[in-house]
Amino acid sequence: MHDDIRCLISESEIHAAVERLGRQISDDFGDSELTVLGILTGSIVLVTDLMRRIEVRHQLGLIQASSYRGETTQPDELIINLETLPEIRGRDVLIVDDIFDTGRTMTKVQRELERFQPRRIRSAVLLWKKSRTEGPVRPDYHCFDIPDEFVVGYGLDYNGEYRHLPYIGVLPPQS
Ligand SMILES: O=P(O)(O)OC[C@H]1O[C@H](OP(=O)(O)OP(=O)(O)O)[C@H](O)[C@@H]1O
Ligand code: HPA
Repeated sequence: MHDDIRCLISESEIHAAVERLGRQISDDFGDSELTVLGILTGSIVLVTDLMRRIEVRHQLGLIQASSYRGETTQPDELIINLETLPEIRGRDVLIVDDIFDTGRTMTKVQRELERFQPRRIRSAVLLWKKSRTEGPVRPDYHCFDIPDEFVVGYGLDYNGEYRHLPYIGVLPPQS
């Protein structure tokens, strides 16, 4: 059905990696008051899979971060909406996102969360495009390093589509 999309990371590779990530987080956060915080919209698939692989008590929160290119906003302006942020004061927060690309989103989200005085903030992503990373912030946990190609699937979109694909794929040029 999506013959033109080249598979970069298969469904089974993703599941094995998310399972490993869940075990590692369970070991590292075993005795803490943990909040897993997904960044909408791209993290939705990862966060629901990952939380079922984390074997320690935790709360779930979701916030939204989006880069807009509208006529009334600056190009690439990053809007963070914290209206749905649960209480995180004194808690460990694990921010979960689908991809760490330039790192702008994670950097800004972390900065905004500091105001709420969590005990510590860590981050976990499925994909890291290392060659595009700007600034000093790095993800604490990541499953796959990927090259500088535009990817879709497992939550990642192109123009709002392809988020449902169970694998990570690369679109053909000009699709
Ligand atoms: O490291 P960066 O260069 O900041 O890119 C990563 C961010 O870009 C995507 O979000 P996007 O703003 O496209 O919104 P979405 O999650 O709703 O697709 C993705 O889900 C990450 O949150
Ligand atoms: O490669 C990508 N695909 C989809 N969304 C993204 N947001 C940052 N990088 C990407």
